[in-house]
Amino acid sequence: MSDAQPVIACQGVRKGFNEAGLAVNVLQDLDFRVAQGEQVAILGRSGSGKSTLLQLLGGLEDPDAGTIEVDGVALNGLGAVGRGRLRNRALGFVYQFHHLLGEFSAMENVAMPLLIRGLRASEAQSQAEAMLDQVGLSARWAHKPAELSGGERQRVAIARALVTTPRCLLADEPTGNLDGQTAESILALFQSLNRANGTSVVLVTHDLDVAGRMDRRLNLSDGVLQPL
Ligand SMILES: Nc1ncnc2c1ncn2[C@@H]1O[C@H](COP(=O)(O)OP(=O)(O)OP(=O)(O)O)[C@@H](O)[C@H]1O
Repeated sequence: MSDAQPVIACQGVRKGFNEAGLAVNVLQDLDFRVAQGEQVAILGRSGSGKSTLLQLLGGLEDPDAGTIEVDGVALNGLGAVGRGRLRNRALGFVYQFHHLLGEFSAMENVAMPLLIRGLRASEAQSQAEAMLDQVGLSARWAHKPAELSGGERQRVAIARALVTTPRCLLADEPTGNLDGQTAESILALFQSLNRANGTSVVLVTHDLDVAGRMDRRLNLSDGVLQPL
């Protein structure tokens, strides 16, 4: 596996923000590779830059310096349309604040990336329903996000991220809002998709037990990732 092309490859990535005239360097010359099929936990204190790193890996923000490749494609050279295509083809994204579309049902939210891929509506719907079933929400498919609990919304976001069978799942605290049993079933789902399809996982978490389920644990501190 180590010889295969990594699904994520970052080199010399730097990212900072300017707040009220104050420069904050969040990531500094960061090198990071994720092999196909590898599951990696990112830990680190609040404000250390974990969400920023995921945003960069998903091409939602640009680094100030360095290169990021996803599934062998350099993000630097891609515009918004190309990045959208690459995300749809290769990545599943679970954001901290879900970003579900409020006017659509749970099923429609999950079916959306499949419709963008060009699947027929009936096929997208049946795959979305099967994925909602896998996250324990088969009875909630017709509900809109505002009619769901926080943990249910989180599971809809997870179903949306997984429905395309991504090469890599990027997940920001995906089990943060869930009770122990539901969290366990979501982690088991990640692991079964990992075994069945070789889906890589990059998971940001504060939970050492969750991190312990991954192949590798990295701590983000002072802008660099170090093995734990
Ligand atoms: N768009 C932005 N503009 C200005 N500063 C930002 C922006 N995004 C992030 N930051 C700053 O970058 C730092 C890292 O934020 P980030 O959200 O990546 O941390 P985190 O490790 O994910 O934190 P948490 O564990 O609390 O979610 C913080 O100091 C934050 O204030």
